[in-house]
Amino acid sequence: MIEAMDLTKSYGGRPAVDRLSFRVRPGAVTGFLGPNGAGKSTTMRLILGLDAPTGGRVMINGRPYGALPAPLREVGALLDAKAVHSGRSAYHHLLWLARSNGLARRRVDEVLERVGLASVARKRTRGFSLGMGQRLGLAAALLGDPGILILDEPVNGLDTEGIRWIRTLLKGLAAEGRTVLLSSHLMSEMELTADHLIVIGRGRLLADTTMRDFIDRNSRAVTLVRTPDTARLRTALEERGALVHPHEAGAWLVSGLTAATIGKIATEQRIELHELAPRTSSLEEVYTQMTEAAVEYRASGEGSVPRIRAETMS
Ligand SMILES: Nc1ncnc2c1ncn2[C@@H]1O[C@H](COP(=O)(O)OP(=O)(O)OP(=O)(O)O)[C@@H](O)[C@H]1O
Repeated sequence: MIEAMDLTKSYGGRPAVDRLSFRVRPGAVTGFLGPNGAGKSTTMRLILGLDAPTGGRVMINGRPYGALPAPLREVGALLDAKAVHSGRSAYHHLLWLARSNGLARRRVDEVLERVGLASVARKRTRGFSLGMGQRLGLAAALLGDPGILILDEPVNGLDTEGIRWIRTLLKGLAAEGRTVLLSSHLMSEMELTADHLIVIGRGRLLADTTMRDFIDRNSRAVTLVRTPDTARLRTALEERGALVHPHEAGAWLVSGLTAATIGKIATEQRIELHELAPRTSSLEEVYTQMTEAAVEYRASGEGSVPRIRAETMS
C-alpha cells in the first residue's frame, strides 16, 4: 500500500505537486495519469525518497521509503530504463544490484527468465534495443520480489508485442496481490491494463476512482447512427432537441436522445436505419475532455475556478 497525505513539492516557490492525497492499493494495477508537467514523475520520486517533500508525507506500507529496512524487497521501481552501465552485461548489472542489496544470486536468473532476457543475459547492455532496456529495467524492479511496483512509462517506445507483454506481466503481478502504480501517456493501453485510476492536473488530484467509474461518470451518452436518408433523420432528431454531428464513413453521432428514442423516431417517420449503436466513450475521449478543462484552468491564471473540480470522484 502506498499512501500520500497532503503531499506537496515546490520548485522555486511553484508547486509541482500540490496537497496530493491518495492510496494505491494491492491487488490492482493503478494507472497514474496527467498531462505533461502535471507532477507524475515528481510524485513517483517523492514516493521513492529520491526527493524530499516540501509538505505532507508519503508512506510505503506505513513507513517513509527511507525508513524501510530492505527497500528493494518492498518496492521495485522503473523510472528511467536508460540508467544502466552500458559496459556491463544484463546479468552483471543485476548481480551487482542483488549483491549491494543483500539479495540471493538465484534471483538474478529468476528475473532474467521472467522478463525474457535469459538468452541475452551475458551480452553487454550497450547493444540492447529500447525494448530490451525496458525489460532489463523491469527485471531490476522485480529483483527483490517486492510487493509494490512503481513504473514510469514502462511501455515507452515499445512495439506492439512488447506492449502486450508488459500488459500481461503487470496484470499477472497485480493478480498475485501486488500493488502496481503505472504511468503512461498511451491511453488505449492504460484502458486495457489498469483497474483503478489516479488522475492529476497541475499537481492536484482530479480523480481517484475505478477505470469503469471514471469512464461511466465522464462519458457523454452518444449513439452512432447510419442511414441512407440523412437529411430527414437529422431534421426529425433535431426537432426533438438532439445534437447531430457527422462521424466517419457516412455515420452520424447523436447526443441528447437515447438509442431507443432515436429508433422510435426513425420508425414513426419510416426512415430506414442501417446502424443504431449506443457508444461508450473510450478512456482517451474522457481523459482528453477532462484534461482540456485542466489546461483551460492553467491558461486562465492562478485565481480562476477550474471547470473540473479538484477532488476525488470515488
Ligand atoms: N528538479 C526540478 N526542478 C525544477 N522544476 C522541476 C523539477 N522537476 C520537475 N519540475 C517541474 O515540476 C512540474 C512537474 O513535472 P513532472 O516531471 O513531475 O511532470 P510529469 O507529470 O511527470 O510530466 P511528463 O508527463 O512530461 O513526464 C513541471 O512543471 C516541471 O517543470
